Amino acid sequence: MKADLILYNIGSLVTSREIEKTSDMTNMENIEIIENAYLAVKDDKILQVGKEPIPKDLVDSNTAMVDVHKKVVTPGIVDSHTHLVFYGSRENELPLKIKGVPYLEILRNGGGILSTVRATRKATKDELIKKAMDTLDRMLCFGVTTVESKSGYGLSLEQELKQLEVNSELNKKHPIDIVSTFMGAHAVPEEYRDRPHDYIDEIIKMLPEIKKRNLAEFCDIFCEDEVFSVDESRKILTEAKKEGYKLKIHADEIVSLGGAELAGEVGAVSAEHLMAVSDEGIKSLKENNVIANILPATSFNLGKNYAPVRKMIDEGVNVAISSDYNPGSCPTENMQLVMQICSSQLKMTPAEIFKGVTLNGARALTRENTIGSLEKGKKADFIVYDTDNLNYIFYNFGINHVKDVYKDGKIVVKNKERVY
Ligand SMILES: O=C(O)CC1=NCN=C1
Ligand SMILES: [Zn+2]
Repeated sequence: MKADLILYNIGSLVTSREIEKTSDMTNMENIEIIENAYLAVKDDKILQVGKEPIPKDLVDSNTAMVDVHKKVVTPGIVDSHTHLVFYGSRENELPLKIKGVPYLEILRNGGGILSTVRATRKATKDELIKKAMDTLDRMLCFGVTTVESKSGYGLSLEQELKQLEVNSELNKKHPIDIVSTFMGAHAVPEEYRDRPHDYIDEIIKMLPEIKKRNLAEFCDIFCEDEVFSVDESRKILTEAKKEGYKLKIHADEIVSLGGAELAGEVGAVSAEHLMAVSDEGIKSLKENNVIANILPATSFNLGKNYAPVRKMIDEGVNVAISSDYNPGSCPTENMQLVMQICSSQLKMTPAEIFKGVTLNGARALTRENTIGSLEKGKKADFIVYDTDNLNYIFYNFGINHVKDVYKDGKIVVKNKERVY
């Protein structure tokens, strides 16, 4: 079959296809990297990848041939944990953070998430769409081609529907694919402050309404001290599973409550944060094939400890890496910086980091059959970097090494500029 587009003279092609683990590899380094490679695209899918020379039967006079001059090419980045849709910002909290006022104390005093809830409730859908489109443009330039977007700043049926309808609009309007998550269990809103159990009943009532409109594939919950307990989280997630949602859980971020253990118990697809995960929790993730979704830029920004990623990898847990983009604990769209933090602070190798932001990010969204690696039939979502060696992407940190981005086989970022 003839290709529409062939990239050739690729120095290192990280396909992220999982290969047989050899003894010198960790459980996260077993991805394919082809030197001196080509990548062929047909329509919006990967047709074929391999070591040069390019097979002649792929080429005809209509095939666009692109010489990438030995640069690195990888799959598009899957940012599988963001709080994309919101209004307002919380830089006013910076002095409190610098003074060391804990995140949960700011929330307890009506700030934090609840401050963003007030601003988001006041915003119109168009204002939310416009703001999120600008954010997605920045994410695209950092190489992100799929984004998971949680609600959770509405905290009433009407307002949660507004946020989730924005997700649906963004998925139509922007090249980036949006995966929508309902997170009504993000915090207890002010109007339920004295009767939090009534709000839990309210969340459970929202579940069928949202599912009926097909506005969310996943249900997530902030299982944390002073937010939603393990028992409350179990109640909500169990109901969500009955309604057909796939499950995620913000687990053991600040206090080691047992969120990871619960993730295994309820069959969650992924558990998020895990900075305070217990050994029992790691065992539960491994035994139940729960993806550990780490958010290192949040630890970096809050000046907190990092999730014990080496222990989780050594235990055989599949680790995904995401931005946790949100207006409070992690206001950054920069997945390149997130990857560089994984290298310098978590001592992850380039192969482990690429697996975490591509194939395992796709697994955290149950999309591993369509994205996350450059294999025949998968989406032609890929990145051309501005360097010819993998190490340089992590060595020269704090900058964006993404040069071109292709989404569904079409170039959408060229020489770091948006061209869609
Ligand atoms: O603070 C926020 O807006 C987002 C967040 N939810 C749980 N951790 C951080
Ligand atoms: Zn989060």
